[in-house]
Amino acid sequence: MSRNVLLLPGDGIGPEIVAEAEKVLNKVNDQFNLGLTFDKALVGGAAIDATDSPLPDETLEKARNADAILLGAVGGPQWDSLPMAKRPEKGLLGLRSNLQLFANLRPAILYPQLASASSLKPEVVSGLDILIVRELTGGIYFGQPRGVRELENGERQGYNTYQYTESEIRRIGRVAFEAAQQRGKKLCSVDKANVLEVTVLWREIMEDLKREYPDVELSHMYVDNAAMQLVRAPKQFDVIVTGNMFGDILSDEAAMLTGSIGMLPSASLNSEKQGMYEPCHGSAPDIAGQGIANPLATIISAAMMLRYSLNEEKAAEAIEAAVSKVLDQGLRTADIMSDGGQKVSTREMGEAVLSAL
Ligand SMILES: NC(=O)C1=CN([C@@H]2O[C@H](COP(=O)(O)OP(=O)(O)OC[C@H]3O[C@@H](n4cnc5c(N)ncnc54)[C@H](O)[C@@H]3O)[C@@H](O)[C@H]2O)C=CC1
Ligand SMILES: CC(C)CC(=O)C(=O)O
Ligand SMILES: [Mg+2]
Repeated sequence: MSRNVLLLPGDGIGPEIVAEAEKVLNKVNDQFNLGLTFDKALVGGAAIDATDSPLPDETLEKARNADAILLGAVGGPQWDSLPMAKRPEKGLLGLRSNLQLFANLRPAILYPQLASASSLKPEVVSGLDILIVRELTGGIYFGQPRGVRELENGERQGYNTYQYTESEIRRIGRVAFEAAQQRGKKLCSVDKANVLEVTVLWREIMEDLKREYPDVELSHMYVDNAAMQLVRAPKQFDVIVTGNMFGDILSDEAAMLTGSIGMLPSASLNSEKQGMYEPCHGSAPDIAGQGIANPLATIISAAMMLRYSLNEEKAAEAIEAAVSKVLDQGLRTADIMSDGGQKVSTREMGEAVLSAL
């Protein structure tokens, strides 16, 4: 059975890290006889430069027809002055909304080898394994109306709309409850229900769903407290469910508990379990082109792709074991160097994972 994987390298460090993940995927494809075929397309700034659109029709068509997608990152300062609707980030948001990839799973797992790279003391983070379930196709990133308008007094006002329908809350809630059922049976719903009506509804729906999952312990936390608790005592969390923007922010924060934003993978799934997989970080323009970016978040995202969308658990586990092995060997990209391991480039890290496979 042949399955098609679409690679979307994007911008900045995107092509550098996707190149390493591609090699790893090619290797497991041969080793495990997976029958994967690969295609590539443009998205983000690279697509704007070539076609004037951050999400060309051809890319969207290929994405719709792919069995799974692996994306690097989009964006960069050279496109920051474009109007919002034409910026690289719209390419990514367009893929998420067109494919209805509403469930974004961001596992923050500390590899024991990186305990000293974590921003927290080893005793506070050792064994950390949190799953952030972020709603990805709604909330303030997509709400209408939005824009900048001129008021009667001549002053300009920027505005966005934070909105969720009951059904949007319910479907992400179900994903989170089911994940909690398969893990530590604890779900913390993060909101701002002391200020925002939309999250009062969010809380109400989560409480309503709880009745369908009696084995899961549900708690609620305001997002400001959650941000603090994540760096105070992160192991109190098992699964966190939250909206698009809060999840975006909290997952970058959680990344540092695992040592680096370069370690955090993600899966974005729709109801048919079609998925787009990407590291949680962006295009890192400050280090792009230097060959020093950490490719592991992308490589671990490729493992998630094999697990969730392609049903190839053994190949996924092989990649995860290979990542663990290179960390055992003391190989470190610059962002995870704090324990004085051997410094390697993006390519050397990718090659090491290949050898470990
Ligand atoms: N999924 C995506 O495509 C995302 C795109 N972006 C875009 O990326 C651009 C840069 O955004 P920033 O806010 O700077 O966030 P960023 O995540 O690109 O970078 C933040 C910091 O983390 C470092 N970093 C990120 N990934 C790394 C890796 N793999 N290895 C080592 N260090 C790494 C960067 O060097 C930088 O110092 C913007 O245009 C933004 O809109 C931002 C986040 C996600
Ligand atoms: C374009 C942004 C919403 C991307 C981002 O920061 C993310 O998905 O983490
Ligand atoms: Mg983000």
